[in-house]
Amino acid sequence: MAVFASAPGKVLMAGGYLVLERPNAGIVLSTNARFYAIVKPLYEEVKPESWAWAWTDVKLTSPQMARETMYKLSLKHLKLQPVSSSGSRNPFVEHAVQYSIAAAQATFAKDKDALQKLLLQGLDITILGCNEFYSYRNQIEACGLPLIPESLASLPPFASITFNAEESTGEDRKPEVAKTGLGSSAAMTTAVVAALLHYLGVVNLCSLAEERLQRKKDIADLDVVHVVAQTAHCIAQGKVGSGFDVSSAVYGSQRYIRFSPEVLSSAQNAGMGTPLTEVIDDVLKAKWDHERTKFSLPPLMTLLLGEPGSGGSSTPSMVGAVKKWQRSDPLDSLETWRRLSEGNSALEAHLNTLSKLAEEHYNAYECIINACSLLPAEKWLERANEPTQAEVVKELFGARDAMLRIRFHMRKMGEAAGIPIEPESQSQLLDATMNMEGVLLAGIPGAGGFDAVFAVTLGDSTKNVTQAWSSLNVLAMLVREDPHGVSLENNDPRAQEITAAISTVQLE
Ligand SMILES: Nc1ncnc2c1ncn2[C@@H]1O[C@H](COP(=O)(O)OP(=O)(O)OP(=O)(O)O)[C@@H](O)[C@H]1O
Ligand SMILES: C[C@@](O)(CCOP(=O)(O)O)CC(=O)O
Repeated sequence: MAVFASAPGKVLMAGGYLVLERPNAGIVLSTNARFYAIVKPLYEEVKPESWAWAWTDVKLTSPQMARETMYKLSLKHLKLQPVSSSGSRNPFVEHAVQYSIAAAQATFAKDKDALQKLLLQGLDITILGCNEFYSYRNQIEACGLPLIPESLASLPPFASITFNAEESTGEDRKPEVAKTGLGSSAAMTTAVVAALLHYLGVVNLCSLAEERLQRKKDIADLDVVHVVAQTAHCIAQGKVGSGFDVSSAVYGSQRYIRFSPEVLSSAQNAGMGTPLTEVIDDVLKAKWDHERTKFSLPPLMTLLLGEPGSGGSSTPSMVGAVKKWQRSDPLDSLETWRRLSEGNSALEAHLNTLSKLAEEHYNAYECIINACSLLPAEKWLERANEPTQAEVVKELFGARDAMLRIRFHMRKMGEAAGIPIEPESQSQLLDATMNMEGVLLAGIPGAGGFDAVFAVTLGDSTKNVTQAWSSLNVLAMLVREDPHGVSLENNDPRAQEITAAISTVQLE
């Protein structure tokens, strides 16, 4: 039986860089851009003689990259050895496979037969990322289509991925794949881990529909998916990031405080001879101290993403530059971080107060948000007819001010560290966006740079903003906030998406 699982991409609205150090928090929104993993057996039958075999077969297919790799997996050491490949390797999926099987072996240590049989049938894994993870600007322009979301909607689902030109890729330049910055590696790793752990019987995940019916998730199962995915992601990346991307891929939108890096020390020392089953057992039992608090945008607010250029930027080198600046100028960097942290907390507090106001006085809230959605910010207060509405406007201004302060200090940090965290071209776009009717705030997500920018809009103002962006040569994406984390899918996502697709325009 095939298992289909999916995990969402993310937008780190506030907390970039700071979230790398406890106890700073990051505000992360998960999105409707999802990564899918399909796991099924490679062979129908297990040959009787295969019980003694020490190897099994794993096939990994990435149709969007036209890549297919066949591996031999040693069942003792859980090491994947490629035997044939039509492209470069995928360390995220390889580690996801190795650590998921290790977790299954650790779980079923006393009763290995069923697991052994499943593994000997081989694993056929297919991975698919929604178009929103990738930049299609160049193709849209090349096809002569307008820079509007409808052009993106006309692409076939799971379209081919374009690569950035070779001369522009590398350490300080663009990443290999033309990406939008939604965290494809974390969503991909999480989807593969979730599908495999469910397939192997380690966890029992449910679909979104089932989750709604039961009105609860099995958090213990999600915690296992989180630990295995986080471990595989860190080891594949070769560094321990803050982990907000994997956490949101598993649990959805949230306020996140990182785990102490020590929980991963056994995995970082793997390769020193400790069997992977023992390693993952240690990591699963470690004291995971990350904190996750409920957070999502207040009602009648929409997350919008706009692509000003294409191709994105490379995060690891930006983190390195910030760390270097912290070492070289401890006083100034500490002060900038303190102010950034204040700005992040203020933004979070204002948005939470707005959610509370909506809960307690929905009519007044709805009325003033809809009025503000038609006007630029300087006119908002004029439309407040009574004290609750004035309170809502005051909170809207609080959130805007906090965002402006965050942007100011992020720019300062970029200048001091010598990297383009909020480069001039992005500043101009963000200022113009914040002055548009119905825009609450706009910023650069995560580490900043040349990835897509985000805006939070009020009421029905989305259409106006996407049109205004189009005239500024910015492509509004189809990404929206979706607070759901990892889930099981009932069917092959390609079949679902194809029926849902509006039309299919073949890309060159
Ligand atoms: N559909 C896919 N099939 C196979 N590999 C993919 C697919 N999509 C992305 N990848 C691989 O996933 C990795 C993405 O990692 P990378 O760190 O560049 O991006 P990211 O996680 O999206 O980063 P960010 O958080 O900045 O968005 C790359 O190695 C890329 O080749
Ligand atoms: C710079 C950092 O704080 C955020 C990176 O975010 P993004 O991948 O640019 O969305 C790094 C991290 O949290 O791991």
